[in-house]
Amino acid sequence: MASASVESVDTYVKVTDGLGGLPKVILTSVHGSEAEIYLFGGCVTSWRVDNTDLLYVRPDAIFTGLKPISGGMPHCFPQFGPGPIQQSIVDSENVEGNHVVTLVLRDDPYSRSIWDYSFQALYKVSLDRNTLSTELKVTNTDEKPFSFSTALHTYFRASVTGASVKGLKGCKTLNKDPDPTNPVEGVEERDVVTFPGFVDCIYLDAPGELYLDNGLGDLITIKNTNWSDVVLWNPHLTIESCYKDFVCVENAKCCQQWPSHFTVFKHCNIGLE
Ligand SMILES: O=P(O)(O)OC[C@H]1O[C@@H](O)[C@H](O)[C@@H](O)[C@@H]1O
Repeated sequence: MASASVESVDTYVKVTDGLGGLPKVILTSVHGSEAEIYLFGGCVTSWRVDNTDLLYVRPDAIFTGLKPISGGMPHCFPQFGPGPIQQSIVDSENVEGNHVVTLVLRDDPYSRSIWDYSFQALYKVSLDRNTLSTELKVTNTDEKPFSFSTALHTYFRASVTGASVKGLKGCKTLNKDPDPTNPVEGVEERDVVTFPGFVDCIYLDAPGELYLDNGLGDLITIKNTNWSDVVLWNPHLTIESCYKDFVCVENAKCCQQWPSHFTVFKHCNIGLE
């Protein structure tokens, strides 16, 4: 499923060999910002504004096409979280405009072997001066209904000791620490959520707008439409080699199973629009 057919290339969309020889799309905005997207997994691995990369790829990420890339914005679909079905892979792409790229994932024998449905998932990535936008549209092309959960498991570059997220106060939480198989229900009381240690927490019915201070001098506004939940994750000493350098702020639909037709939008903006 890692192969890709590229239908067009222009000044703003280039396809090149990425790490491990995996095809990578380089998307450039007329304003100079740049994004890189691996077709394997439809994973945005880099979003650079003014030469600063706001996303983070873990040093232990593997680019063999055998497992999802650990970093950037990998997809969890059709299931959120560890389980028998892991993240799926985008298998072709087509270019819609100067700096908008649309990837498509359709069922194939591999996906059928783990999730026996016919579907189409379109994933659009666009870039403006200060904004990286994504749209994920899942359509049931089967004769039988299905449901799924999903997430954009987004790794932001950060200094974990200075990083914080605003906007989650009052949300119901499912805290996966200490036991991910038995999350503890609660309510977020803090205006500003920080990452002082291991963090793995689901926020239910989270608002459409959050503010991430990455602790490196950048304030990133994360807006969404239709993604209902948010996950904050930092592995702390369980990934000692790099936990200080990122935080995950993930948009998700993780606790309900969603119906067959589904469109969600996520916009990450640095600075003011
Ligand atoms: O698959 P990755 O990139 O190693 O991330 C795993 C983590 O992803 C997070 O989304 C989950 O909330 C954690 O429970 C999980 O450990």
